[in-house]
Amino acid sequence: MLAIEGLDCFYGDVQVLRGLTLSVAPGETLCLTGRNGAGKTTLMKAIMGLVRARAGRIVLDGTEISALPPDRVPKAGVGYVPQGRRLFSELTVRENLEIGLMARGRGKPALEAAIALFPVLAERMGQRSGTLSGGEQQMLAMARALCLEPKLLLLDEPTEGLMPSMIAAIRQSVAALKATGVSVILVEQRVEAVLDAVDRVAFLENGQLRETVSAEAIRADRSLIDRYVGIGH
Ligand SMILES: Nc1ncnc2c1ncn2[C@@H]1O[C@H](COP(=O)(O)OP(=O)(O)OP(=O)(O)O)[C@@H](O)[C@H]1O
Repeated sequence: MLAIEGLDCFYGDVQVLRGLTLSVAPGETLCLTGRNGAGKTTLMKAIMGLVRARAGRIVLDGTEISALPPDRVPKAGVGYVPQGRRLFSELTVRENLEIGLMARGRGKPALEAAIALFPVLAERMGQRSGTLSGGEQQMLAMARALCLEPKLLLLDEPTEGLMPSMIAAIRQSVAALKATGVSVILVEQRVEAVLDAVDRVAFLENGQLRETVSAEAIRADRSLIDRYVGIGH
């Protein structure tokens, strides 16, 4: 459903993505990992059209999204939860979700389906989002992106800054996303924390895709993680 072919991206003269080729199947959850500065966030931005491709292309279900202006990419079916979540902290949970609905979506049924995945939000619809825990904020950001009924959802470091118990909740949320049939690219340095919720892991190094390995193969040989991401992650 998503095909990235020979993608080159630059910031000024500095090349950050180099001939990157990667595909994601319908309903697949892919973990994208690599060291700091490998180019993970840049790839998310390139898919969203926020960083332009200098060579190569990105195709979603037959539409060349890398040729679209950035505001058309969400309408083509890509949802994005950036690093840091970008919620409106003064607004309530309900108001944040309604902003998600304004951009596209079927309205109430989309909102109800999104909340059904995150029951904790249903209990907190009137609460200001800035007062939610970090994990709850991440769930709200995911639910808001789902209100657009994307075919592909990009999650950039959803476990960043969270306590272990909340990381487990995010892992469960990612597993729940799978049941909706949406394809997911999850940027994550802590591969172990999400391994049980993903199908494949793509290792990015210095702007190039080193290898793509099934979660099953990593469970059988965890040293693969250290080889590509380094000890300590
Ligand atoms: N706006 C920018 N202008 C210039 N260089 C940038 C810009 N954003 C990122 N870079 C550089 O591009 C490279 C890739 O950055 P990117 O944020 O994609 O990496 P990352 O793998 O997401 O890293 P991290 O895990 O630290 O978030 C880095 O060397 C970074 O310094």
